[in-house]
Amino acid sequence: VAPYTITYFAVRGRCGATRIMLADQGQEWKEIVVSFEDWMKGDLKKTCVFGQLPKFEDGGLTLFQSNTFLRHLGRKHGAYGKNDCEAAQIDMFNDGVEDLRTKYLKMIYQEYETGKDAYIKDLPNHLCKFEAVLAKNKSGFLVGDSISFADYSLFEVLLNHLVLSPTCLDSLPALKSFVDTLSARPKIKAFLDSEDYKKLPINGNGKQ
Ligand SMILES: N[C@@H](CCC(=O)N[C@@H](CSC(=S)NCCc1ccccc1)C(=O)NCC(=O)O)C(=O)O
Repeated sequence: VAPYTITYFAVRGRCGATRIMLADQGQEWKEIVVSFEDWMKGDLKKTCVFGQLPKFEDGGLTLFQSNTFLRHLGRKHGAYGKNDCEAAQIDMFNDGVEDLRTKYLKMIYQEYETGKDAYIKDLPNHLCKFEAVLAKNKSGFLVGDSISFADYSLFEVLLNHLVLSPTCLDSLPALKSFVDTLSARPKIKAFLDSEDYKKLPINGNGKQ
């Protein structure tokens, strides 16, 4: 029985990084897909701690908050650094990825038509911060010498930005190499090639 269950809408959205991490870590999981119609009835929403999805179950443990899923899986699968110092840096970079993801989602859901071009124009100012971190750390990961949940989070947000702006990494070689290296990891490659991944839209409003 797969210990992990994701309950979410039929989107990659805020579960993209978690699914990539689960796949790369060789884990299986169950997906419970909630339609917007069922969600609007309100019964499931009432049971959600913050009234929102995604929900993540690990056996009897029920979690909400997508970044919490990543940290939990990081602890369980040795992807949270080798000491508290590295763990703190991994938290810091994941928080930085969350800032970028939040800006992206605001543009996608609230100002796509009017704000997409300005967002893409401003994007290098945000991506250059992660470029500098990866250029400095010779391991090819954000922190230390092995992959962490923050790497999966950054990787997934970069994949989404490459759909929005296919040239956004052209002048950022460390990020380009990071995406190419993670994309080539056998379990990630298999997952990104799978129908389960390809059939889901990135976002819930058909914009990307
Ligand atoms: N901090 C939370 C945020 C969770 C969240 O925003 N959930 C959204 C869905 S995830 C997302 S990217 N929301 C953006 C817009 C959207 C709404 C509804 C469906 C799909 C996307 C949700 O449940 N909306 C429905 C509701 O609040 O009643 C997390 O990181 O998990």
